[in-house]
Amino acid sequence: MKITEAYTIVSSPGRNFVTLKIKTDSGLYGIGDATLNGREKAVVAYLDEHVLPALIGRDAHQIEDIWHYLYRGAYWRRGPVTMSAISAVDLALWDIKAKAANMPLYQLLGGKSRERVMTYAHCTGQDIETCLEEVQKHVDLGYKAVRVQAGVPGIKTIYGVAKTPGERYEPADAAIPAEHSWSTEKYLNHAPKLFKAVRERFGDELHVLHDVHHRLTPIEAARLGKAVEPYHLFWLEDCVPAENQESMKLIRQHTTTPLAIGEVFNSIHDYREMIENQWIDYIRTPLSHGGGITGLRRLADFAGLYHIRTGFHGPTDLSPVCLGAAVHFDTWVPNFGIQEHMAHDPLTDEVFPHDYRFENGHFIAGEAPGHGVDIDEDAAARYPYKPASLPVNRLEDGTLWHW
Ligand SMILES: O=C(O)C(=O)C[C@H](O)[C@H](O)CO
Ligand SMILES: [Mg+2]
Repeated sequence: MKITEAYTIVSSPGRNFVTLKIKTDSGLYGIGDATLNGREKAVVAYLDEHVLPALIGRDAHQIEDIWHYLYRGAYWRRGPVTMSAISAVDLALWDIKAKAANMPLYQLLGGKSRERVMTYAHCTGQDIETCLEEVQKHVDLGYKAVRVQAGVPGIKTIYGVAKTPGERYEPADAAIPAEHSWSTEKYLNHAPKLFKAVRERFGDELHVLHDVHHRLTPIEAARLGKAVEPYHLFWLEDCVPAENQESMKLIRQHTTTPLAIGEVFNSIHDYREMIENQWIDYIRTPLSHGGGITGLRRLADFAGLYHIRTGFHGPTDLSPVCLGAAVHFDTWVPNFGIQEHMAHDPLTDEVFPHDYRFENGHFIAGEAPGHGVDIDEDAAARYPYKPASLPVNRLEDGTLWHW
């Protein structure tokens, strides 16, 4: 089955997405997500200029060979732009292979390990009380797991919290990055109060998650992990920027709070020491940044040897194509933990028809052949790209910090 055509579709139905479509001489086509928030056009150029011309004429069934052709063959390995491009190709090829087999993707991966996959929702508020109201709304919708983020007195704009109540949270809100400010001291003093309030109001059974978004040093993260142990979080996410993998060792030595990391990692090598030493509990890399099904299958199997489970990234800046494929992967993967879910804008859902569905706190994979997500190209054309960057963060003295 030869690849005859491959092209990128850039569209902004509610926010920017880059989608790859690969067509074959069999009439079957596959769809991949190539979105890298705030750096979309870099992936488009990488695909259009360097990858797609080299795919024409290749056998769409040779997924493993094409993966290595793009990874080893580029000479320049890894990195988010390269790996997002490889991921999009890989997702589209798995979509084609599953369609050719007339099977939903989870069947091709090895069949169901579970009927449904637990997902967590984002609950945010300017203050603790508003956040608790959001938790209540999501509990009423059936969620068994919630991520809680609340404003911190004295910090003007904070990660995860919409600027005005009721507004959708979208961090990529300006063509030139907005500048936020950060105080570790104020955050560390306030954060445990949020978890205490959630446990007091909702009891012990609800799974509670929190994202530190890379802002602490290892010893500060250790202090937070220890302080929140009584509230038994499901996980504490990205508590430090972990390019130095050994950072996680120090945190681990001090706390039993489970640790999730890796939404900005794109290769198994970014995790190797953390996994082999069991310094973490959940891997976060999404299918669209970590080399697609081929890359994440290897990583998940490796993590499974060390009792580490999956908890894939699932914000609105990954398209329904990535989420749909993730629901299939989650349905199969033996060491599944949880799936993030940040509801897409209705315009996004209009452009990306899909057959995964949400039911009582879980996603259920559809039965359509492939990953079950398509793109309506006419609808996509109605929403042109809008330049949008993620913010930068500064400490109160002006030092550029981690956002
Ligand atoms: O969903 C999360 O856990 C995030 O941290 C979301 C990120 O800020 C977002 O994907 C950046 O583009
Ligand atoms: Mg995160």
